[in-house]
Amino acid sequence: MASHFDTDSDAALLELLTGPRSPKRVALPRRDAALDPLLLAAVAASGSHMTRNHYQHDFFPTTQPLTEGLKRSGEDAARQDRKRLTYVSRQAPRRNRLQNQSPLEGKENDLPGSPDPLKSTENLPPSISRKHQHSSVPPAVESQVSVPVTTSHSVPVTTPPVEVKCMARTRIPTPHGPAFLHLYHNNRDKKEHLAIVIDPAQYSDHEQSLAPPIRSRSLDAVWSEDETEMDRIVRGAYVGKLSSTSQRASRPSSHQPVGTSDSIPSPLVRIHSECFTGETVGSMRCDCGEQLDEAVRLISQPIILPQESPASPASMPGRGAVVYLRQEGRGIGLLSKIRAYNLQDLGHDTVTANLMLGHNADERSYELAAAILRDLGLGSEVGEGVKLLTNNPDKVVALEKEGLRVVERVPMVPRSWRSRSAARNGVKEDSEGEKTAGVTMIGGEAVEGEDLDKYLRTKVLRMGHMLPLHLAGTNGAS
Ligand SMILES: Nc1nc2c(ncn2[C@@H]2O[C@H](COP(=O)(O)OP(=O)(O)OP(=O)(O)O)[C@@H](O)[C@H]2O)c(=O)[nH]1
Repeated sequence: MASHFDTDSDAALLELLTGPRSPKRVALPRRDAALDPLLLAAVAASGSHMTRNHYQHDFFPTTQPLTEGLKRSGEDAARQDRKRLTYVSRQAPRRNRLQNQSPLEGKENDLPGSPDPLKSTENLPPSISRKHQHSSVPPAVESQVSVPVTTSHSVPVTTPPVEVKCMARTRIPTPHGPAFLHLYHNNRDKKEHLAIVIDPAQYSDHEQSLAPPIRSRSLDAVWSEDETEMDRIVRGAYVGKLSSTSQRASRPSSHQPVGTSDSIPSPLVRIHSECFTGETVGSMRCDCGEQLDEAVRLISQPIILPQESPASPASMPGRGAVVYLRQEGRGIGLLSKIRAYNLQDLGHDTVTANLMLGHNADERSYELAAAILRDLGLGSEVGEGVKLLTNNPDKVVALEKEGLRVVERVPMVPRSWRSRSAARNGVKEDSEGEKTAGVTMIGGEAVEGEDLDKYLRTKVLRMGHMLPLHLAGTNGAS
């Protein structure tokens, strides 16, 4: 059979179709942009929401290593100089940024008004190594960072007086007895802070209380002329126990704060800060879940009354409140707290871990707590003083600064310390009712663990918490 490729032209055509392409590629020198355009765009687009964790700190020196080709060319000494560029942050120090922050903005991790919530995935951890480990940046460079940022927040913001409003209230049965949960809005942040009010006398339609009911004035107020009785009841402005047969809306004037007779002990109050890990996950890195539970338990205990006459009652139902503030991680937010835990696993304590992340040891504030207590008629000039359940001296000082009357500080001894100390003294600890062993959450019992010991010890030794370490049973050597 005759070949179809017997002519030169056929062979040339075949070569054209199947042979190596021509013209042959000329290797062009690599275009190595001085700065990554994507990084540039990110920085240019950055607004007030950009944090130290974003690109700005990691911008210099260049993120791209100089290629061998570039080095060989030797054509551009200036490019080589990029290697020597020092670390320059475009952010003011954190304390300046916090001062200039609008009060309505939350913590930096909240990314307020961020057009893209997923931006938070770019919220990379700051380079710990730079500051605290094998630093490649000399400390002097770090002190250059105080370049003020020109943002809309540079204008000092005048903070309006704090205002809170109880938006809703409902009955919550707890292992320790009934409570009323109050949800508050405020003009300082966008968070829903809470108050757990324990006042079972109020819960009963019949019980005659010796002390004024603990009620929210903003909840009991009339919100609008159009408001119906049912509107009020649904938002929690009712008296007694709500049921299908009992529906009595409260009246605004009925519960102004009043003082009590000296024979009635002041109510117990705790200001508690949110701890997702301790209260929801049951983390044994801290005692927060236990403290919340213990506070509700202690407040719910019947109050023993001084026996003024044989006819006077020996006790009255426990009463008080836990103000639950959404200041996770002592105010640094859950994201930073999770990072702090990893630093703690590397051997740092809770205070140092916060500092390494650029936070203060404690970033909480208590104005909102004071406003909520005032709304509940607790601790204010005209109302009752409060007994504050805490080991933290800062809380007492902060509330007093807000004009609240703290008549006594009641310590919170960790359950594990109590049971250890009881065991040492050969005393059988009161089991405080049936509880599930091994959890730190609501209804839990004393738990022990190395992390918890370390945390409690740091609270005493580094944060000034007022607890005698010998109770830990380790002479502080845990
Ligand atoms: N940053 C950080 N926060 C933590 C850590 N462990 C617990 N927290 C937070 O600490 C807050 C509770 O504060 P504590 O210092 O335990 O106690 P306190 O409220 O100051 O003092 P007390 O009234 O005596 O309980 C909660 O917001 C927890 O989320 C931690 O390791 N790091």
